[in-house]
Amino acid sequence: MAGKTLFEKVWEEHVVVEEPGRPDLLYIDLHLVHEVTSPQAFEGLRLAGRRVRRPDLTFATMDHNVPTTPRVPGEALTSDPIAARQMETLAANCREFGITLWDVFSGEQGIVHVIGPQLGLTQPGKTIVCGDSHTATHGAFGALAFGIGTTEVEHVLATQTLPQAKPRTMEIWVDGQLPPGVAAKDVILGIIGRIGTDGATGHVIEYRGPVIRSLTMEERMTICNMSIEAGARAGMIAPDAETFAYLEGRLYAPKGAAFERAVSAWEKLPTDADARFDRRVVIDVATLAPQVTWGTSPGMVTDVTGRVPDPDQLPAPDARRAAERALEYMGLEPGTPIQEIRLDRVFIGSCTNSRLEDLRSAARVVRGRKVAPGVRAMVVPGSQWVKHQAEQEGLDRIFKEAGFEWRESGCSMCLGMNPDILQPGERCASTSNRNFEGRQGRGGRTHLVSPVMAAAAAIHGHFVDVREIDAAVSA
Ligand SMILES: CC(C)[C@H](C(=O)O)[C@@H](O)C(=O)O
Ligand code: SF4
Repeated sequence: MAGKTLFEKVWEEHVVVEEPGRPDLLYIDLHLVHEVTSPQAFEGLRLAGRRVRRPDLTFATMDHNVPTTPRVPGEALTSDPIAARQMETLAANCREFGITLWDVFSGEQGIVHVIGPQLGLTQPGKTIVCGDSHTATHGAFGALAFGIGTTEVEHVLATQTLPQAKPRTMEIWVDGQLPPGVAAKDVILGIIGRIGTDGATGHVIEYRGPVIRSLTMEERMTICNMSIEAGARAGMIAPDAETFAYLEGRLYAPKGAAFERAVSAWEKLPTDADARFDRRVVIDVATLAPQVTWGTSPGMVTDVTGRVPDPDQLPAPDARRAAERALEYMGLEPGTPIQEIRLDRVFIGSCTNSRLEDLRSAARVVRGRKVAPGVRAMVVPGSQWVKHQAEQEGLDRIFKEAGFEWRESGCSMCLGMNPDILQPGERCASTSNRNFEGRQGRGGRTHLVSPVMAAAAAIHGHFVDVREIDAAVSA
């Protein structure tokens, strides 16, 4: 019998009911909850007179619609009645159903996909769900983590299980060595540019190969985070010594002998040498350049040294029309060098790139320089913990002295659900994961880039090739 993939091992370990012709029923080890996709789920439970089956496996935070301006206890947090109601409702639901909540005043508050790993809740081999499409982030630890809809949130709250059709498997082998100045974000943007936004539909991706093994946990999270932008159900990376070292000592990680036992079990998770994937893609990053999106989907991406494409030169009529429409929305002319695109705003944040290493790398570019006149730039740490750590290291001073705004944690300008939005027509270099029309505010124009590319763009007022501006950024 052929060996098993990481995904198959985790899946099989969690099937509680298997019937021919029906989706498997999976046991869920960790359920993360945020304010936007949970209110109706809790309401459903109440109407049915049910309790939460495992409040001890369910954790909640507020992230999407929290303002990122200073938080003063006792003062109204937001003037937006919908946001206020969602936050109050989450707090009331967590009290009623006995669920741990990290609210805006908690030192653990942050973007749900940043705090799960940080608290050690995210662990290899677990099944993890959240009513949020970027749940794949947690797959960086060798967990099977995927986003679910609000009715599924209710199902998991009530039963701690979820019916799921088994996805197919896809291996993305990342070969070569990452060149200086080229980040994990460029790797995933490059992959999506190559396979397309539906390139992994129906599949769970396992990212493998020497480049993946060389990445830190935070870089692995950046890659897994955007699996959904390639259409995948989830993205996973096999756990290794890097994973175990990251987890050891974290609040919810097993301790002492229990940790040793957990590591022995986690070591058995990686894909067997003779396992087979349904599909296989090989990407070599040796010549990969920093990436910049020019359109309104993450697959509309090119090298920083490239130009805005000419739709007329695209062979497929569908792609041509999509590119034409995207360029119109983006206010860009075909053939424009990417480095001539001028920016109004820069956003460093989101569950893709708001962790400590992201802020450190951006700060290395910013140190001793100034944000270009006319550019408004902001840094939004992914969690209160990240913010605190960054302040301990003096990163906040580097950003503020350069003219960046330094904010409280949340999803912020990743999506227009809170006061941090673009004005119509404004153009933004953003470290987030989606550049859809209106994503950062109606009429706003988003270019996805890595943290160092965003930092360099803030300083110059237009995109620049971060490999050329300073040897320090390559460190
Ligand atoms: C609001 C939420 C449901 C949504 C998601 O599922 O991803 C958001 O986090 C996003 O990134 O678009
Ligand atoms: S930071 Fe952005 S992508 Fe991540 S959960 Fe929040 S809104 Fe979604």
